[in-house]
Amino acid sequence: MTLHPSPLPAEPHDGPEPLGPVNSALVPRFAGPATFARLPRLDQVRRADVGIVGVPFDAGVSYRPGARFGPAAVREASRLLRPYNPAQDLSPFQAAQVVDAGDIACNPFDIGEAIGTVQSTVAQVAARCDRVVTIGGDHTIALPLLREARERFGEPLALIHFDAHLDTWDTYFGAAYTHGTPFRRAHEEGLLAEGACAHVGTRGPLYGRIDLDEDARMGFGIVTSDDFQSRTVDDVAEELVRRVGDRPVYVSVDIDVLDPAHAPGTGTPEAGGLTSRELLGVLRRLAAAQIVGADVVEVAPAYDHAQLTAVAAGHVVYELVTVLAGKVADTR
Ligand SMILES: N=C(N)NCCCC(=O)O
Ligand SMILES: [Zn+2]
Ligand SMILES: [Zn+2]
Repeated sequence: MTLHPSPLPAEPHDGPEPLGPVNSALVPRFAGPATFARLPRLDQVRRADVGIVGVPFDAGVSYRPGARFGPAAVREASRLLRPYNPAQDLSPFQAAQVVDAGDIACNPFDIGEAIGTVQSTVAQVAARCDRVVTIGGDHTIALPLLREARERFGEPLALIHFDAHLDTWDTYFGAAYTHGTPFRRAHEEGLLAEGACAHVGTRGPLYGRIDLDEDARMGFGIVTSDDFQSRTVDDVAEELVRRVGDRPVYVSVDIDVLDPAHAPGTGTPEAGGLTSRELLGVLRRLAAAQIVGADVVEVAPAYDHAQLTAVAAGHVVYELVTVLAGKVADTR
């Protein structure tokens, strides 16, 4: 029995045109299993330009748990995404072969082992997908993702980090690998290009002024959430593009960069955040930089309402995928 009006090829798709998402005019978008934006799975194609991979891991959190359910929630909320992105004037799934590469099965009881699994599995995914976008999972996973990207691209990466938090703290309860520490570890390990990294959207109480001093000593620039009161999205994006220059850029989006009104479903919410319009606006303008990889983390659906957070995260992934697909289209 065939329930799929456009049956999947028996062999992995190898045509000249990318294999696109399930046609929502033929199969209602609420039917069938959820892949991101109803895209094909990695095993349904021979290779891909962009692979979207889930990391259902949240053993690194300091407050409310639940980001392990983030990838599934974002996929579910992404069913409504349509194939043409007017804001970037591109049909990303036509410009590039984009696939859902599934979830990385990492140990929920052993952070060290999980970090190793994320790095090695993303490397395997990257062998078949030129660019990888990851859906988390808590922010701990940015460290193995940066380690893998540093190795693959052969040089330290510029970083644009959207977050309410700095995530350059040292340890929690003596633990070095947590969701509050990935960018300090990345800095220590030489994964980041000096002077080419910035936090965007930070706000809220810190442990002390020393948090900011140490962060500045590590060379991060900061555009705070408050800065969006006086600066335009264009202006902020322009500064970020200038800061990263022509280096390979990794973009890490902690969904708690959004105001809790826009993204309540997250583990460490802070009042006074960005609107989703501001975040999406900056991301689109990063098409002017050499983005090579990205993650969207900290979606914890247990605290979400009406899929607000998962929908926002889905759109964030969509904009990032569009930026990456545009770069593929430019090289064809
Ligand atoms: N990476 C995220 N979302 N949060 C870090 C929270 C650090 C803290 O508990 O103080
Ligand atoms: Zn955060
Ligand atoms: Zn974070």
